[in-house]
Amino acid sequence: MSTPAVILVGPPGSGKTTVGGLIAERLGLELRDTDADIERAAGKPIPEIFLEDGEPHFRALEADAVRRAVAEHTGVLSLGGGAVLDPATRALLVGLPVVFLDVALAEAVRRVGLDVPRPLLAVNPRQRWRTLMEERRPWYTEVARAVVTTADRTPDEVATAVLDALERHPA
Ligand SMILES: Nc1ncnc2c1ncn2[C@@H]1O[C@H](COP(=O)(O)OP(=O)(O)OP(=O)(O)O)[C@@H](O)[C@H]1O
Ligand SMILES: O=C(O)C1=C[C@@H](O)[C@@H](O)[C@H](O)C1
Ligand SMILES: [Mg+2]
Repeated sequence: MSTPAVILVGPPGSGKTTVGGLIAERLGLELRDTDADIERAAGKPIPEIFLEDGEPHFRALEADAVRRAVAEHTGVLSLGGGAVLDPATRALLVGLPVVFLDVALAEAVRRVGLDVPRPLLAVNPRQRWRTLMEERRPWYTEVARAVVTTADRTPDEVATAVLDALERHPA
């Protein structure tokens, strides 16, 4: 079975899409993003899925989208920020070249703001951010072959650090 060359996980604002794009460019590969896959399949944006169908439905679509992308995609894969909440998804990621892009709460808020249309941050965003980061950190760490800090690094420097980390930690 062929699997992605690089899989990026991390909270919103960690840089999965930005850094994923840079890595894909350098390796001459495609970038695939499970959030985009879900939106395409559902025919509506993620905030609308949350609002109209609820978070559990979104998580089921997400688990399915990750399973499909891991089986099909051989380029760079960026997962939604909450994909690691699902135990089957975590099991699927074991042994794959997964990198956790780590970002501190204050920096993530600086990057994506408090008022962007991210459904989970709709109510009491600062507190939600804190809870979300604390609750997920162990899952991001568990699935990752390497952790790359993004603090004080440009997206280009983060891309280099991801590729270096994967070279140091081959399968
Ligand atoms: N290392 C970095 N330094 C400074 N800004 C960054 C860095 N990485 C990403 N950014 C900026 O942070 C914002 C969010 O980045 P991006 O959309 O890539 O995050 P994401 O992890 O894909 O978020 P989401 O989970 O919401 O899809 C963008 O404006 C991007 O330019
Ligand atoms: O952190 C999360 O739970 C989410 C992050 C985004 O990538 C989207 O998958 C969605 O907005 C949920
Ligand atoms: Mg993204």
